[in-house]
Amino acid sequence: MFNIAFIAHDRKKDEMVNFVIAYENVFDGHQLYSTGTTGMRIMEHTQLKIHRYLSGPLGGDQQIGAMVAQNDMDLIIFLRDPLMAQPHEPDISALLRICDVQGIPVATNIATAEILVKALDRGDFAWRELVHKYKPEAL
Ligand SMILES: O=C(CO)COP(=O)(O)O
Repeated sequence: MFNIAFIAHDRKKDEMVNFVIAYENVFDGHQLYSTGTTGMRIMEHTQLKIHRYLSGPLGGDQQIGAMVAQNDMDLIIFLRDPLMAQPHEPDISALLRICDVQGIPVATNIATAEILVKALDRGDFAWRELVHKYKPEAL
């Protein structure tokens, strides 16, 4: 079981909902997280249970980033809107940065998301189990 986060900007939310519907069977059984509105939309259209953090502009990206900083997040699907400025751009950059610090798989478009979810389905994320197992107590 892995920790997976869904985040989508407003003009990408329909795409996210359709994506999660398509792979609901793969996500089922994992521990799922999201920013506020994204998670609400996904739960309206699937049977999945998602732990919703705050909405992105109110700090949700930072809350997910805190999990990444502690190496507790295994996969992030973050459908960003590359054509619209966001008021919380610094939070978005910080989340992507901390993913790179920890080496966390993060998809920022649907094509990459699809490849990662297929990798998840066939067991390519097993190395993350080792990360969890050998994580220092202090973290
Ligand atoms: O703004 C977001 C990510 O940066 C997403 O937040 P919501 O899911 O609350 O719309």
